Amino acid sequence: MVKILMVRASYNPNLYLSYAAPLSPQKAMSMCSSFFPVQFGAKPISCSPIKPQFCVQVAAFSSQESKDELPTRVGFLGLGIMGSPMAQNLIRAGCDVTVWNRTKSKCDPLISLGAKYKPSPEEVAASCDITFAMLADPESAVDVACGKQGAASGMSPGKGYVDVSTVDGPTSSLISARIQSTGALFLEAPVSGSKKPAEDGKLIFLTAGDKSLYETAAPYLDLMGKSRFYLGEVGNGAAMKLVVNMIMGSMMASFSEGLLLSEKVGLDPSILVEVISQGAISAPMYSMKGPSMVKSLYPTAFPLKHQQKDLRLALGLAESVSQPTPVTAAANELYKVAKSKGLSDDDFSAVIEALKAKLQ
Ligand SMILES: NC(=O)C1=CN([C@@H]2O[C@H](COP(=O)(O)OP(=O)(O)OC[C@H]3O[C@@H](n4cnc5c(N)ncnc54)[C@H](OP(=O)(O)O)[C@@H]3O)[C@@H](O)[C@H]2O)C=CC1
Ligand SMILES: O=CCCC(=O)O
Repeated sequence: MVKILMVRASYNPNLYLSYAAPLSPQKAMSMCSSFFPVQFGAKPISCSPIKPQFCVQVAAFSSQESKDELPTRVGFLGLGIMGSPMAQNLIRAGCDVTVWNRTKSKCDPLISLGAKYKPSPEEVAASCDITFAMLADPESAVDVACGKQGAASGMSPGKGYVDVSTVDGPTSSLISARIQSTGALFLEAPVSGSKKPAEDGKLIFLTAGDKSLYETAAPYLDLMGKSRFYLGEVGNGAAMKLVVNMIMGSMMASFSEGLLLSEKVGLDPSILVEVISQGAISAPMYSMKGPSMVKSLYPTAFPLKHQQKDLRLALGLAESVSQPTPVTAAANELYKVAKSKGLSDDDFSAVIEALKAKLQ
């Protein structure tokens, strides 16, 4: 038996507390593999904090039985801003990952980390037990799942398809029906959290669909996320995600108005950001994006075109149940203006530029 001792020291008490909680084998392994990337397949045999006064954590790992620990072959389709770090976390944790992306070059960094490659979603699905998909929008999610050489063509009983893209309920139901027609299982699992949480394995999964697939997928969701919600039937995860992003899009539009108004009346918008951060409307989003917005910088974490897509889909959801959403409708118009100004691929905080536009 080969034992690997991992020692992680930190003098940050918060960090210690989070690590002191019982770790799942996958989480522990994920942490271990970031220190020992070549030890794929190592199985944690114990994980315990010691010397709390120095916030030191020790995990002992064994290479025995490694094949029993993560036997599943995992596919990952869509390696954009979110998909790449998510797949990377699976690879770093020792999973057997096969990737595909429309633009093949985005597969290369993952292949260098140990991923396998297949030239179509169909071939990925055929060679894997569980396939995750992280695609731009409803059209691409349907195309990759149900189109020619799509994942469904490679699915069969015993396999599972987990769509983590942000789409609307009807799209998710359509994909679910096509996947289930092959005898395979379907789970929708859109995520809350952006580029950095994806890199840090701290996403929030909003899942719905087949419960047994949810349970099978859980260890993999835990490698990519900090929490997961199971919300029942297909469509509920999509709806929860759209409501969250509907609120976020309106918050950002309102924040943009406040920054510009403060400046116009002679206040320093940087101080506004500071004031907000200490009060009841404090939100990590304002503290993270505000300082760049004041400098008219919008480094992309969440592309503006995707935020507008989510507002559009949320408005459709509201329409389907006759729920008035006038604030969201107004915010959506601003994002549309920002898109027309060529800001689609900037961060969604660039919506502030729409308010700087001269009235036509
Ligand atoms: N960025 C964020 O903060 C978050 C995003 N999301 C959601 O996650 C999803 C992905 O977002 P993100 O990674 O940021 O987006 P990106 O735009 O970075 O990536 C989109 C992915 O979809 C692929 N794609 C687009 N169109 C097609 C098509 N027609 N056929 C096949 N593949 C296609 C792209 O392939 P290619 O590389 O070839 O262009 C790429 O892999 C979206 O639904 C978004 O709303 C959810 C939470 C946070
Ligand atoms: O869909 C994108 C969500 C971005 C976030 O939650 O920060």
